[in-house]
Amino acid sequence: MVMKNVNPTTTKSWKALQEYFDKSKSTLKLKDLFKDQDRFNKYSFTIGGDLLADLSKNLVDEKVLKMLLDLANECDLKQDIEAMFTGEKINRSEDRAALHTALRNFSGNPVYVDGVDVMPDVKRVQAKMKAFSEKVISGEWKGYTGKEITDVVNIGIGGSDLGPCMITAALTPYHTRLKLHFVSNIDGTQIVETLKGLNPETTMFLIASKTFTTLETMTNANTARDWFLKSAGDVAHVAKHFAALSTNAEEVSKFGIDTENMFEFWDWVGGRYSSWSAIGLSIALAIGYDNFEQFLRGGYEMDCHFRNTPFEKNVPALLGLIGIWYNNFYGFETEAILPYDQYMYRFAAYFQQGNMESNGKSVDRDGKRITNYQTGPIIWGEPGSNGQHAFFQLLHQGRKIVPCDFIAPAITHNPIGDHHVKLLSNFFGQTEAFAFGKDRATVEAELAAKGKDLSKIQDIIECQVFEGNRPTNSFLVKEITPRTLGMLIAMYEHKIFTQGAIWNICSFDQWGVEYGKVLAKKIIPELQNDEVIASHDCSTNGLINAYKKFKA
Ligand SMILES: O=P(O)(O)OC[C@H]1O[C@@H](O)[C@@H](O)[C@@H](O)[C@@H]1O
Repeated sequence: MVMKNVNPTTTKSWKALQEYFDKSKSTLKLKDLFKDQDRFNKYSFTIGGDLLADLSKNLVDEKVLKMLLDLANECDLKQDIEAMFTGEKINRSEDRAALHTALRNFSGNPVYVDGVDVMPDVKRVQAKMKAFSEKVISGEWKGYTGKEITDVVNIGIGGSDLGPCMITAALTPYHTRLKLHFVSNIDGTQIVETLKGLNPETTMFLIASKTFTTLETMTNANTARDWFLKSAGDVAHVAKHFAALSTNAEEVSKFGIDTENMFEFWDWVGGRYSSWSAIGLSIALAIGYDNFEQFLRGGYEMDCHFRNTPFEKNVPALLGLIGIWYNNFYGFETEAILPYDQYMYRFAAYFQQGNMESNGKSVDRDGKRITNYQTGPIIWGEPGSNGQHAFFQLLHQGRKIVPCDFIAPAITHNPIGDHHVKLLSNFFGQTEAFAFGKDRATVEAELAAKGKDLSKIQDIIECQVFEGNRPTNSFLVKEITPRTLGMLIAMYEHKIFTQGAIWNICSFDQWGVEYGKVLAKKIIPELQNDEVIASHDCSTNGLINAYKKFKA
């Protein structure tokens, strides 16, 4: 398949969108759009019975939607989607396919990379994960003194940490008897604090690293092994307490982990898309393999929706396109993800990497520097209702507009008192306020009803006005289960894919991060001698030399 690699700004639809934006930016009002009583029905979609995506509170009318859909067609989004699902090497700068969808492919159909079906390997590793996790959970797997494993420490960073950590927390109600811990930071504090409460006889370490060379992970892994061997003594015991999740068998055996205990994945799984692979072993141990499979099935359901649904009803595609409308025409720079579910407290952090590492690029797929349009947004967020008492002030009344995604389950795992009703009433109330605000007449009427003399508080009245017209997406799931969480994650992955395709960038490499890895390695030896350093700019030299003085 020959990809078209279209610069989106050269398309007719982009130009039409720009013209329409210039003409209607001040007149496109949610208040007016909602005069259409059918708007909710037109712009909300239910997927798999349990996930309702309401996109109606967006600054999009039928004309905008039509132009965005034209843009998708002009940029050949459909062809790009097929290229991803069929294993083409769409990650051109690394000459790799991006096939996380194969990890959750339950169609029974083969998926080829370089003419070889990857599905037998995928199924083989999944069977190994199932057998292993069942043994550890049941207690059949014993530590070096014959005791059951009670605690599992996942050591990884970035894509080898954020997903497993977020998903494991989000699915806490499904936990087995095992207690999961996550260590990512090279700051020794994290591993020291984690190991404090653990017993080497009953602790298992999963060393999660695609490359098995990442500085943070290897440093933490070595510290964990030293800690373990201090008690266990014999290196032969490592086999019972260390497993590796990686693509790099050579480095795994150099570290001393038996390849029998290695759960492999492949270069066509991107780090930030790897929770679906062997990197998900911590998830399988946390929730049991059958639940992990439900999680994969949820991802597969979303894949089918994305691949087979016309764009006008295709939720990830629409989310991506509407995001482009905001990012490239309105100039909104950030997006907030706000899960109204405490277990999902790491969800925004997870998609901060998912989105920003994927689409934070300024070179297009032809290797040309992008100069005339924006690419990936800044992603941030916190769970509701906490965020309301922290940063919602700016979201409601600041001069910046931040499109927000609200996510909540209809059914809570913790039905205590009226907490959930109150939580959801905040969700619904906030999205309503963002869209429709509160006008001056309403504020005045409210104050007058309280007996206030309006003539004396003219200066205060305006402070209580909410302009509204601030866009949100609402995602209501029946319940957060392994399956619905899988659906939600895959939905965001495909939104990111849609945007990368239209921006004509490669969403699957991360050269910006690679550079940081090299920089730190160069400086380490300079910190380990007593010489005055002069090899950098004066600020970096100054900092390094001040550090040396402080610690002397
Ligand atoms: O899984 P490993 O290879 O240790 O990489 C961990 C992380 O490293 C970062 O620098 C990024 O490249 C991430 O995408 C990756 O997930």
